[in-house]
Amino acid sequence: MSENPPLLKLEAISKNFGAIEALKGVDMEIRAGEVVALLGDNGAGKSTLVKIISGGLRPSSGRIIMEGTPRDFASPAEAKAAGIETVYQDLSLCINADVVANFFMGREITKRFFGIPILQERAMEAVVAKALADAGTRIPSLRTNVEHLSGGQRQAIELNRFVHWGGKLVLLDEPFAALGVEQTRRGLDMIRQVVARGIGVVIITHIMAQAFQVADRIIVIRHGRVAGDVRTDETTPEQVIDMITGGTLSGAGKGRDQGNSSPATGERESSQ
Ligand SMILES: Nc1ncnc2c1ncn2[C@@H]1O[C@H](COP(=O)(O)OP(=O)(O)OP(=O)(O)O)[C@@H](O)[C@H]1O
Repeated sequence: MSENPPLLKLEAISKNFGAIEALKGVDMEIRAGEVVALLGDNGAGKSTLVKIISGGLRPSSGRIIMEGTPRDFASPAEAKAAGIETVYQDLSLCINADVVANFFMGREITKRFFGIPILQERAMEAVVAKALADAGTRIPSLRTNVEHLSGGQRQAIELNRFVHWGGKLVLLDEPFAALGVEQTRRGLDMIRQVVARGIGVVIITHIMAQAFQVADRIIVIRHGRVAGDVRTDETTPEQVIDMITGGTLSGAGKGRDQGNSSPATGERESSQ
């Protein structure tokens, strides 16, 4: 296999808010074609980390290295220009515009007639139809206003748009919080489809089952540090719960091999 540098590498990232040390020396890597689930208790530092990656916050210290090059994003717009974006459900779509308009948003195809730019609706429609078809996403009509689409369909549009315009790393913060069971399942499938196209995905979720279903790797943040960085096929929900809680829920934190009667497994996290 090639020795490409990771899509994103964080080195000793720390973040202080006054006296609060939200992150304390976080190291991690995310590779293209990989889904990483970020888990951790409330206040562990997940959102702070995601904001640092996506340019919403600057670290107090540490380095962000993207594809081998150190980066210092001063704003979400700068991170976005580099191909890193947080997709917040619904927030980035214009509800009273149709699918095609949302897909292009600021990148419309126009032709000039006597100096006046004219939208090339047919050409734009064809681009969107192909992008969605390639991703296996079905939307009844591309001319439907987004307000009439389901939460899952909206997510599909956002993710496909991200990939289509050259996005490299997408950050999803609790992307299925408002979705039902079936839509969530489709959303998880869709994440696997977009990641197969060579992007990286970081998903924050409180639902353990989702992490195991969609992620290649789970990174646990606890009290601002990386408490675990494991492949999902080499760990168990019990072990991950131990990492999240510091081993306080399943005994002394030593008996991870047994996975016997960990009380928390799946309960707190069980999907709807
Ligand atoms: N803007 C801020 N000013 C001061 N403290 C902050 C700020 N943002 C986060 N913190 C603190 O930093 C710590 C980490 O918070 P963060 O929101 O990153 O955790 P989280 O893991 O995302 O939690 P949750 O799952 O509850 O969203 C917390 O102690 C929080 O109170």
